[in-house]
Amino acid sequence: MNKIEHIGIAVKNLDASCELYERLLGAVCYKKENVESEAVNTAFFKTGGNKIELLAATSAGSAIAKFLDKKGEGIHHIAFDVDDILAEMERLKAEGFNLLNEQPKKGADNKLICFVHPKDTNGVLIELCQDIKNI
Ligand SMILES: CC[C@@H](C(=O)O)C(=O)SCCNC(=O)CCNC(=O)[C@H](O)C(C)(C)COP(=O)(O)OP(=O)(O)OC[C@H]1O[C@@H](n2cnc3c(N)ncnc32)[C@H](O)[C@@H]1OP(=O)(O)O
Ligand SMILES: [Co+2]
Repeated sequence: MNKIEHIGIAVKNLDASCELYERLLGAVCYKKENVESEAVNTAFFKTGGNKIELLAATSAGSAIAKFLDKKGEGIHHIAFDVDDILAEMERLKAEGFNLLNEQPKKGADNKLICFVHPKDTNGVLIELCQDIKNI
């Protein structure tokens, strides 16, 4: 795995949190994107070489809605950049990790993604990300 690609933060109100993070980071949100397959609206920030992904639920059944209900707003996942997501998925499976999707799926910001179950990773949801332009 390579560097942290982004940190995902679950929020209740995307517009209010966007305004808050603009003030906090002194940076403007560079992209907002709806990802229907994950039932989320996202907003992205770059600061000091780091990337923050704010996530708000668009339906009660979404992973973000369930997380907000159980734990409230806060860090939801850590995403790592990978060069070859299929190879990394195979490596992790061989190491005994449970992947939450069998095949890479389309994420936000032009990425292919896969999640590792937080029960296998000390309670932290891990996302793998491969840039679509590197395929
Ligand atoms: C925008 C697209 C994309 C990107 O491009 O970056 C994203 O980031 S999408 C982000 C949202 N999508 C996902 O999170 C998909 C992967 N997640 C899942 O498949 C599920 O959320 C889950 C992790 C399998 C949990 O689902 P489920 O078992 O149905 O939910 P429960 O509420 O019953 O939780 C069970 C258990 O897991 C704990 N949990 C849930 N989410 C997290 C989390 N983010 N981090 C740590 N732990 C988490 C939850 O607390 C429960 O624990 P116990 O109560 O101890 O059993
Ligand atoms: Co993410």
